[in-house]
Amino acid sequence: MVTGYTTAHSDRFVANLPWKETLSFGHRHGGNDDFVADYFASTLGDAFKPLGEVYQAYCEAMEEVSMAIMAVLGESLGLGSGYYRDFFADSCSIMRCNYYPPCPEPERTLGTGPHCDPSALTVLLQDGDVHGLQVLVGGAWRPVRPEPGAFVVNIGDTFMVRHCSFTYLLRYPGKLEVRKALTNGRYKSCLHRAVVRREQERRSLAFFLCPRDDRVVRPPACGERRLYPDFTWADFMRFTQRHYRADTRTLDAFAHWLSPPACSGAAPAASPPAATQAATV
Ligand SMILES: O=C(O)CCC(=O)C(=O)O
Ligand SMILES: [Fe+2]
Repeated sequence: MVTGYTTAHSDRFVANLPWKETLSFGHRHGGNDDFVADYFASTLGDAFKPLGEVYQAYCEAMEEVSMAIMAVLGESLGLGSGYYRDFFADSCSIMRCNYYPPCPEPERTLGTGPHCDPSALTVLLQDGDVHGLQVLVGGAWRPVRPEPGAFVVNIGDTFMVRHCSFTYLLRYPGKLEVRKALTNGRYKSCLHRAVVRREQERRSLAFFLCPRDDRVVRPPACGERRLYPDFTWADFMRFTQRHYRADTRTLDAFAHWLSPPACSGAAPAASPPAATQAATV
């Protein structure tokens, strides 16, 4: 995971340069330590430890929120409410603070470029009433207006894989075409971006629920050709950090990169498929 301060991945873009600053850090699930608070103190100095404690508490609350959502998703998939609590029990999730300053030429920039979150789930707080988040629906960018006291919850690419696979096994064993249809179904990850404003600054807090680095994301054995090979979260992170996409095909590109041309378990390809620009975790 890449942590710390950045002027928002400006190297990833050739046009519409990103207009934001971010601070990212990890949060260890179920830890009895002060992982976040210690990170603030060790990287920014002891004076920042109290701020780190605030974020420590925020991350712990977000862990609970995301586990509650996962319990509902687990139930809806017939896996039971505890399934994902176990899967994510020893995870290290990522917390990101986004700051979008006012921009004199907003039409020439983007706060955050189009992307799907690679995480399993994202819980986003839009701070204040300045809207900027947009989601692609039916080929058009639609605003997701901030609601006081409400979070935006995004399905990430990693959950999409698990969802499709489990649903396939449980409901329609032996029917590959159904699994393909479900890839575009209820729990699909979504392409989103954030725009900036001429007069107003904007802030958002994103909590990315992620599996443990070496946790294998794997569908159950199903006897049909696999759409995605086994992979670890660390593999997927490495891929998304190097090859950014401004579309919904990150997983396909990743699967191809791992084992071209089908998911056969072969060694990763030397050159990835063409990728475009996007900001990811
Ligand atoms: O600032 C926002 O509303 C969105 C940020 C985002 O999508 C991200 O950090 O992944
Ligand atoms: Fe995002």
